[in-house]
This record gives sequence, C-alpha cells and structure tokens, in this order.
Amino acid sequence: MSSMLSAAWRGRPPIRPAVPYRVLPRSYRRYSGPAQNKDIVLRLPACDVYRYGEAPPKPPLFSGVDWIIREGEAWAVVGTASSGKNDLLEVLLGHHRILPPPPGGVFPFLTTLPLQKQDPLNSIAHVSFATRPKSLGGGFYDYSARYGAVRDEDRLTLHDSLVKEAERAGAGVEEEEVRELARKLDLDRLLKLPLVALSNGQTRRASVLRKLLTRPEVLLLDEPLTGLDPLHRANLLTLLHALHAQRTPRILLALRPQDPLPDWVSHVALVSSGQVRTGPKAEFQEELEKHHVHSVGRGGVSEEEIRKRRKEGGEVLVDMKDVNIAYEDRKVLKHINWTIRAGEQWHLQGANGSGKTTLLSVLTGDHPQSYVQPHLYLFGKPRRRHATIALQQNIGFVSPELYNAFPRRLGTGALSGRDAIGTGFECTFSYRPRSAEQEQVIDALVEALAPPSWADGEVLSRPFAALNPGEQTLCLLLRALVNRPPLLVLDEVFAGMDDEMVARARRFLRSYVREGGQAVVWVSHWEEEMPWEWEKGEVRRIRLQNGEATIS
Ligand SMILES: Nc1ncnc2c1ncn2[C@@H]1O[C@H](COP(=O)(O)OP(=O)(O)OP(=O)(O)O)[C@@H](O)[C@H]1O
Repeated sequence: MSSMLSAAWRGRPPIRPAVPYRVLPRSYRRYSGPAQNKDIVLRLPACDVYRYGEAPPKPPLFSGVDWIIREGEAWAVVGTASSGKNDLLEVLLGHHRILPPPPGGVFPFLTTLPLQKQDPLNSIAHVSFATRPKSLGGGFYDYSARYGAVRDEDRLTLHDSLVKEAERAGAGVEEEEVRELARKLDLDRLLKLPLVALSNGQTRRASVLRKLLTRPEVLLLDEPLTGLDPLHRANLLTLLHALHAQRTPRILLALRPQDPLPDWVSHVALVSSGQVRTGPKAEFQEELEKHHVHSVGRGGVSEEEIRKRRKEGGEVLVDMKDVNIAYEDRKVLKHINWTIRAGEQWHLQGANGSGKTTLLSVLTGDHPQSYVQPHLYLFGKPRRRHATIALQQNIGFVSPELYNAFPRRLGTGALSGRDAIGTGFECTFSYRPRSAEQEQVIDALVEALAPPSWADGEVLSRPFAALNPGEQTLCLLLRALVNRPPLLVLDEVFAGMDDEMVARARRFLRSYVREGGQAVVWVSHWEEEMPWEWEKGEVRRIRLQNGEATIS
C-alpha cells in the first residue's frame, strides 16, 4: 500500500491497490507537536486529494497540491465557480481525503495550542453564505413571508442568534464584544430585529459576525464581497485585515478571478481544472487582471448630454405614486414615485438595507402592503385587480432571495437544470410537463446564452441542486426569460458566475432587450457589470437613500 501511495503522491499513474483503502480519519486530525509547526498555518505537501470513499484509480479531485501558508502571510484562494475552488475549501474543512495525509495535519500550528483548540472542528470556521435555512430541506420556501407579519418561528433576533451560536461553539461572549463587532460591521442598529427582517447584505455581514464570535483560529470566507455595497465591501475588508494582523482569527479569503485582490493579500492559491497553483500575489496579477469585468461606459459625458441622448420609452408598464412601506414604526420606503415604460433600462441603486428588495417586492406584487398602496398600477391595472401568479407571468425575475429559496431536492422529485428553467413558463417552483414548442424556446435560449459545454444537454440533465452556483444562477436567468415577459427584474443576476458567463450574458441581454423592447430593472452593487451604458443614455437611475428615491 505504501508504494502505491507514494506513486500517487509523485504523480505517477496509480496502481489499483491489492486491498481496499481503509477509510482514513480526517487527515487533519493527525497531529504531531514539533516546535517548527508553530509558524506553519497550513500545509498540504505534495499530495493528491480524493473525494471521501474514492481512491486511485479514480481520478483525484486535485493532483500534486503543494501548498504552505506561513504565519503572517495573507492568502486568497481564487477560482471560478466551476474551477474546484469550493472543493479546495472542503479539503481544508476535512471533507476530502488527502493522500498521503500531511504529517502534523493540514493546520500544523494547531498542535501547539491548548488541547481544546487542537481539534480543527473547534478552530477552523467557514462562512459559506448559503442563507437557505437547513431545516427546510430541498423544498421551495416562501421568501416573501419576510414582508408580512413575522411568524412565531421567525422571531429569533439577530442578537440572540449570535449568542446562541457562540454558546453552541463553547465560546463565552461578552455583551460588549457583541456590540463592538456589530458596530464594526454596521449591524449594531439591527441587533434587535428578527433575523428574517435583515436584507441580503445585512444577512451576509451577520454571518461573518456570527462566526467571529465563535472565536476560531482560522476563518475561511467564501466570496464575502458578493451582495455587499461598495462602502460595506471596503469596511469588511478593513476589518478582516485588522483581524488577520492580530490572528483573531487568521483570514483565508476565497474570491472570484474577477474580484480585485485586497491590497493586504500577499499570496494567491489559483484553482483551475484540478490544479492548485500557489505563490506570491505578484506572480498572478497579470493573469487575474484579464478576468476583471470592465464597465462598458466611457465617462466624461455631462448629465445634460446623457439626458438628451435618451430615447423615449414606450407604454407605461409600472406606475407608482406615493408608495410607502413601514414595519410598525420603521419606515423603509417613503413617498416613492416611479414610472417604468417599455424599452427602458433602470439601475436601482442604494446601499445594503436601503429598501431595493422591498421596492421590487411591491412591483412584483409579493409584498402584502402592495395591495393597500393608493396608486400602484401594474401593466395598466391597479395591483389589487391582478392575481399574483398572473401578474408575475409578466415579470422575468431573478434575485438572491429567489436563488436561496428555489427547490434543491436531490433524488426522487429532483428538478433537473432543464426542469428548473421550464418552471418559468408558468412561474411555478415545481415540475410541469412542457410542450414541444416550449422545449424549442429553451433550446434557443440555451444556445444563445449558455456556455458551449451545455450544448449536448448533459449539464442540464443533472439535478439543479447538483449544478455549481454560477450554473444555477444561469438556469434562473434562463427561467426568467422563457416567457419573453415585458418586464425583467434582474437583481444580482451574475452572482456566482465566472467572467466568461458574465460576458456572454451581458452581450445577450443587450441584444435581447434591443430586439424585444422589454423594460429592465437592474440591481447590482457591481456597477461595472451593468450591460447598458449610462453615457449613451441607455440607463436611468433610481437611487434609494433613507427610504426616499432620487431619479436621474
Ligand atoms: N419585517 C421587518 N421589520 C423591520 N424591518 C424590516 C423588515 N423587513 C425588512 N426590514 C428592513 O428593511 C430594510 C430594507 O431591506 P431590503 O431587503 O429592501 O434592503 P436592500 O436595499 O434590498 O438591501 P441589500 O442590498 O442588502 O439586498 C432593511 O434595513 C431591513 O432590515
């Protein structure tokens, strides 16, 4: 067995073992305690990684990984959603099998800490930002419940959820510490709110705070910048830098290739096609710059000139006057007036928590308070004269809330990727048989918008839940388009996609809307990803701040 191991280790074709492998304990649980381990945070020396239960001759997930993180270095794991970046994080969490197992474990410095800290399960924390409640299994959940009266089971406040998780992890927390960290993450005003009331960006920052309070030694953060507005992105990176410098905890970021690397990151582990290349940041900078998404705008054009360049929109699709939304004494939207016409592209802007999702839920009829607005006309009729499902067939909708809530069953009752797209015809969340004509619509959209590797149908025949995050988002975008609805509401529609998918989708959306004359409401904190050019007068802006809207 040992000769076979070392053959695999040196990258030679592995020989089938005479005796099956015994299932090794999590490799990072093997400890030695030499003093030299103190300065080695992570070590994966010349090894191959297999899924648990798999071994040579199965192909490894990663071959020839050779990676050391020394104390004081700041690393980012960079890769697209399909690169295996998530698998590499899973390796660090002990979910895969490392051959040969690294002596001293994956995190050698842990062996030099007090006993209770030596177990990686207590010391290595991971924030994955999957906000889907685990208790819901694979079924769809009603994300619009958040807009109504808070149900008993959803009453848990942010503060209590933080304390509960810290206690579960055996970390005593001081009230002062909770407040101090909450303040640094701009969450202190929200501590008394029920968790369900938090916006997407607020929820993501709360996930970071929750893990920090468990006092890990190393914190892995998977794409922590997604869904955050520019100011909160900068604040979070500053906080993470300070924490990393004090090792409270050490931070390991996982980023997309198109994300700018924070200044304080010194090293990169670049993941692609089963390989992990590691080294100082400078070695990768040129390669990574090719992935950056650049704004199509040119700049330097006056607002007046931009307004002159604008074409008049067509018929009025949405007309709202004096829309107000409040939860008890908390006013989220104040006196909003907004008219959307066919053929217009709108960029809905505003910081995390400014009310963008709430405004969209009024427009899609999901918000219960949409029924009681004095002047809310959608597609020519007052909101209350629409059945919600019929109303939503006029709106192609993608959002982080929909992404989280979409059913993800595996096994019996699983939706395939193609089924997930097909649910868009009737705006449902469960399987519906499709006509031959509907199959053709899907084929045409897949051909125009999806990567060439989807052409043979194999990717879309897999369960939706088994696709990677970027592939799932693309399915939901295709789902939003199948009906050719007159209005598209696209909220963080590129989340999880790699830069090639983003480039293809931007090109496609431009021509799709030019030909079809749809109106679009675009929401993204990454302005450079916007497919339309502000300078050419193609986009209008509605900006929310303190509950009020400014239109330009
Ligand atoms: N049930 C509720 N009770 C009290 N406040 C609520 C409730 N639901 C939402 N809010 C508050 O409404 C505000 C607007 O939330 P919304 O989700 O619309 O923000 P957003 O602009 O979409 O943010 P993000 O960019 O983070 O997605 C938030 O501050 C949120 O805490």
